[in-house]
Amino acid sequence: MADMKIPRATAKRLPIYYQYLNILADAGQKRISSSEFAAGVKVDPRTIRRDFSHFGTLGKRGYGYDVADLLAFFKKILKQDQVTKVALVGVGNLGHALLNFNFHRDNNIAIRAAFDIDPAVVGTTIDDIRVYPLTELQNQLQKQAIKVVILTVPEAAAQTVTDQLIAAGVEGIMNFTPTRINVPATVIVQNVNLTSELQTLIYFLNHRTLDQQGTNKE
Ligand SMILES: NC(=O)c1ccc[n+]([C@@H]2O[C@H](COP(=O)([O-])OP(=O)(O)OC[C@H]3O[C@@H](n4cnc5c(N)ncnc54)[C@H](O)[C@@H]3O)[C@@H](O)[C@H]2O)c1
Repeated sequence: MADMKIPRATAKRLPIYYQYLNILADAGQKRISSSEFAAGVKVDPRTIRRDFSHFGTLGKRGYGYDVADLLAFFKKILKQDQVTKVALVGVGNLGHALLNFNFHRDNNIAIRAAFDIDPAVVGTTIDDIRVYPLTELQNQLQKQAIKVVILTVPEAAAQTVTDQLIAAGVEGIMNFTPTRINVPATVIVQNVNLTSELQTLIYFLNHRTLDQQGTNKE
């Protein structure tokens, strides 16, 4: 997906399309009209057409979308046709919750290792995921060929740990800390901030027009 140069907002909607297509496929639906699809994912039809236009022709006029074809396409685009191994650094409140959430139950994302500096948590296993000391970071990431890391350390440790991740060859960081971490251009950072998500929701609640109601804002 990285070399396709699609807008970030489009990239953020792709998993929504993918998850809905999975629901349709599980229900045995073979085909869906573009208006039904838009209603199902709660995204404006024009936005969907614009998103899909980045990938060439995905539907047929008057026919809509073939569910299996579209699902196979997004599966590949989102790399859900293979398991992506992920590590987590910082096994505190948030880290524990994410380890217990355990992405691989419904996706091809698998947290394979976790790291912390606290002796109380190092050496433990949470939902089959071993917590290693931070000193093992480079060794384990390289040994297990892990390139994606979820960062859930305290704000003060965010940049130091990031520097260690870069030195270990990490290419993607899902950053839950409030710090805007510095990385080289080769590393992609996805910042997750629940406070700003909530602020955005509150903004839309206060600025919505009637035709925006019931539409997702990603
Ligand atoms: N983005 C969000 O929506 C969101 C929500 C909640 C918390 N947070 C952020 O997530 C981070 C974690 O929050 P929390 O409540 O789980 O904190 P926490 O204090 O419960 O956990 C932090 C963990 O990181 C470990 N740690 C500290 N320094 C480390 C280092 N150098 N290397 C490895 N591990 C180290 C600690 O031992 C601890 O286990 C914080 O930065 C917090 O601000 C973000």
